[in-house]
Amino acid sequence: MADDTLSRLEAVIAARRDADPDSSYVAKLNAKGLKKIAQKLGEEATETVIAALVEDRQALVGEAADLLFHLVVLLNAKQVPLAEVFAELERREGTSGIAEKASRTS
Ligand SMILES: N=c1c2ncn([C@@H]3O[C@H](COP(=O)(O)OP(=O)(O)OP(=O)(O)O)[C@@H](O)[C@H]3O)c2ncn1[C@@H]1O[C@H](COP(=O)(O)O)[C@@H](O)[C@H]1O
Repeated sequence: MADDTLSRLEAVIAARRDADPDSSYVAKLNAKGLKKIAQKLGEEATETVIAALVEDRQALVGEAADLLFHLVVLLNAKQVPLAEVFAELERREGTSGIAEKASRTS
């Protein structure tokens, strides 16, 4: 299940966070701080958009994986468990997007 893959990734990221930055990309990114993590997420989002517009399917898959990975790194750095995000998505299940937007602005 997709949730399982992301949850395993979350556990690996949590375990690697305080590793040696010379041997771990997750540790290297965390050592650089939240601003750098957020910047990387923004870059990966832009690369995903570009892939969707002008690159091939395989490039889009790769960029989407980079995007999800960096999103999980950011959530972990902010101590937001993926379970909380999944719960929010589940709460929205069955409601229309229009109704969901209205509930957030009222
Ligand atoms: N899924 C990923 C993953 N996806 C992308 N990346 C890294 O994200 C980086 C993004 O590429 P860029 O060229 O944009 O970045 P960069 O030039 O290396 O970095 P900057 O100099 O810009 O900071 C690359 O270094 C990729 O290797 C990942 N690094 C790690 N993981 C997972 O995290 C686990 C732990 O990794 P380590 O922390 O390295 O042990 C791995 O086993 C994987 O499961």
